Amino acid sequence: MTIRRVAIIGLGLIGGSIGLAVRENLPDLTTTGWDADGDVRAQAAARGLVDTVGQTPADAVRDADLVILCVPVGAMAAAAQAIAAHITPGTIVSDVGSSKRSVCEALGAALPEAIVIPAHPVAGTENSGPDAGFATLFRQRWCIVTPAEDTPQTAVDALADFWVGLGATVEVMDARHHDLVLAVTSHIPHLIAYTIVGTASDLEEVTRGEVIKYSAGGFRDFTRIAASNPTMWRDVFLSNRDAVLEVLGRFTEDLSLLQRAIRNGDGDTLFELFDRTRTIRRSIIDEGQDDARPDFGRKDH
Ligand SMILES: NC(=O)c1ccc[n+]([C@@H]2O[C@H](COP(=O)([O-])OP(=O)(O)OC[C@H]3O[C@@H](n4cnc5c(N)ncnc54)[C@H](O)[C@@H]3O)[C@@H](O)[C@H]2O)c1
Ligand SMILES: O=C(O)C(=O)C[C@]1(C(=O)O)C=C[C@@H](O)C=C1
Repeated sequence: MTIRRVAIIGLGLIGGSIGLAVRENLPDLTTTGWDADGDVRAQAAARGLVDTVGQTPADAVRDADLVILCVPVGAMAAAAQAIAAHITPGTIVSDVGSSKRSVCEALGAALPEAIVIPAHPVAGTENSGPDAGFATLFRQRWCIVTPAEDTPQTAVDALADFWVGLGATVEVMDARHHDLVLAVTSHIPHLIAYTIVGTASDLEEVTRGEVIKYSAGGFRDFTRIAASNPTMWRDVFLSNRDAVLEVLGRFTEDLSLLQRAIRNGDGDTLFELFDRTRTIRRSIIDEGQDDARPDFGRKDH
């Protein structure tokens, strides 16, 4: 299967970055796009995120070999329904949603004639919207693809080649396992950041001014994550409920152990954990799991 024409539905951070990355890395491909928000369409056209911004979903997906849905997880079903009547049977329809099980179900139900191959580029920032995208976002990052067992291998290979063309490394995974792994590595960390920033701003004894003034190191990193797109993250937690609750249960137990160690003055328990987690951080950096942000991965970061 050859991909020549790619339609991007949703022209925010991820959709826009795909459009820019295609132009930079796969210049023989044609890109079209559509977004439900007229202001976003105008901004996407002004920035040249895709070759042509359609006025309707039908304009964007007509003759596409690959359609990528780049909308919040909770809007995937609506986006799929909007294109269903306008794609040629056998078109590959993929997505970039941060959770996969609910998206697999929604796309499968809405697009029975398409070849549905859900995917998740594990790359992003706290920013969103059509101004936030950049062409190097996917370089040296993973893209996890979660095809059904009966998906034609030629279509999976074509989608994988597309992502490799944008600079990513592709891994195939079962959707349920994806949701558990990402609950640990992405969803719960975001929940923790949202919680601590909310808690800090609610403390009566510490003023908001002091929180801002003294947020130099660790807390500042949490505020970056806690500035992430509220719509996107609301949808992630609602759609990946089971895996998030399972991991949150384990996390809460571990937090209680630390609470007890602090209360009991048990320095060994604290030191052992902190020593172990420092090793994990160093191995992530040493394995070169770098990203496009210029300061990511600096040993002092
Ligand atoms: N932001 C990240 O770090 C990141 C990383 C990887 C994957 N993702 C996933 O990518 C997807 C998009 O996230 P984003 O960060 O690009 O968000 P974004 O807010 O920057 O862009 C989403 C766009 O989708 C549009 N949209 C919403 N509903 C629509 C619909 N029904 N039809 C057409 N357009 C619609 C919005 O107007 C918006 O422009 C989400 O599913 C998210 O889980 C995000
Ligand atoms: O780097 C960030 O700002 C991100 O939050 C990116 C991040 C992540 O948690 O790693 C966020 C959500 C995605 O689905 C994939 C990537």
